[in-house]
Amino acid sequence: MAPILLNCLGTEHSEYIEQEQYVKNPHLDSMEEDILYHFNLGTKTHNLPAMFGDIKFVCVGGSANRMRTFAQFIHQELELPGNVDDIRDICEETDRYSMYKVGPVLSISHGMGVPSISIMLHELIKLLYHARCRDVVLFRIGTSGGIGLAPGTVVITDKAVDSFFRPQFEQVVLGKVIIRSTELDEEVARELLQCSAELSGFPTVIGNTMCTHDFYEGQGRLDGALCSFSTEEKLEYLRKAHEAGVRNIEMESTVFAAMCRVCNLKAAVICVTLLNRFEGDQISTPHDVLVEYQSRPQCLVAHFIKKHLGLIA
Ligand SMILES: O=P(O)(O)O[C@@H]1C[C@H](O)[C@@H](CO)O1
Ligand SMILES: O=c1cc[nH]c(=O)[nH]1
Repeated sequence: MAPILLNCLGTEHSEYIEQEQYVKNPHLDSMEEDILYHFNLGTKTHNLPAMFGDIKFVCVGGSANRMRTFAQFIHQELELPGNVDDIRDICEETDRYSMYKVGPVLSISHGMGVPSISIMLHELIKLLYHARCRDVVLFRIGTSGGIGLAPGTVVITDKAVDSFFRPQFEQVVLGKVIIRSTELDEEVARELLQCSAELSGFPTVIGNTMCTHDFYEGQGRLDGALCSFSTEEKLEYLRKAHEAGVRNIEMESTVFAAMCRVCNLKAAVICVTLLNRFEGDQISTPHDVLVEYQSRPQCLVAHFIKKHLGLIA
C-alpha cells in the first residue's frame, strides 16, 4: 500500500495544512465544546485563554516527577513570586499526565512511548489553540541511550529518525500510512548549543536521535525478556546507526517533531545520555548521578528561556 505524504518534502494535500494556526483540523470549528479528556480541561468548563493565554514555552518529558521538579526549578530561575511548594498539578484529577504552569512556561509529563506522547500532544496543541497562544516554542527534555558518547552527554536533536534511520514518522490513519517529516527547528537547536557553551558544565552535541517503539528489543538490548539476536548483530546495528549520524536513542522524538512541524510549532529535543550503548545495556549508574544527568537538559532550556525573556544577555 502506497503511503500518503503529509507535510513531507513540501507535499500538501489540504488547504488547512497551510494555515498558520496551530491546529490542522477543519472539524474543530464546528464543535460546540472541546473536552481535553486526558487533561481534565474543556472549552466550556475552563477559561482557557485566561488560564493559558500567556504561555510562550512548553517543556515536556516522560516522568511526572521530572516535570514537577522542572516547574519548581524554572520558578526559581525566573525569580517569580510565591512558594515553589504551592505550584499545583493542573491535571491532578486525572492520573494520565501532570501539568504545571509557571509564568509563561508550561511543564507537562507525557509518559513513555509514541502513543502516550501523541495523545498528550493532540490535547496540548488544541489547548494552545483554544487559549489563543502565539509564538510558542516546545522542548522535549528527556533521557536516552547514547551511541559512542560518554554517559551524561546532552544530545540536541538535529533530525529525529526511525529505526531504519529515516527522518520520518509513520502514522496509520483509516488503514492508510501517512508519512510526516521529523525535521526540527535548526535555529533553536543552534541557540541551545550556544547556551551549553555559555553554561560550560557538561558536554553537549548536536546529532540525530533514533526513536524506537520499545526499550529492549527495539533498541537492540540483549537484556530484555526476549532477544533474537547476537551481541555482534547488536553492535553492527549500533555501528550502522552511528554511521547514519545517530547519537542517541529514545522513544518519543519522531512523533513530537512531526506533530510540531505540521502544526507550525518551533520545537527542540534535548536528551541526556544515561549510558554508552556500545558498552552495555543495563542502566547501573547510581541514582544521584542519574538525577544530576536529568537536570542537564533542564539547565539548558532554563538558560534559553531566560535569554528569550531578556533576563540574561
Ligand atoms: O522522557 P523520558 O526520559 O521518559 O524518555 C525516555 C524514552 C522513554 O520514554 C523512557 C525509557 O526509559 O525514557
Ligand atoms: O537507553 C535508553 C535510556 C533512556 N531511554 C531510552 O529510551 N533508552
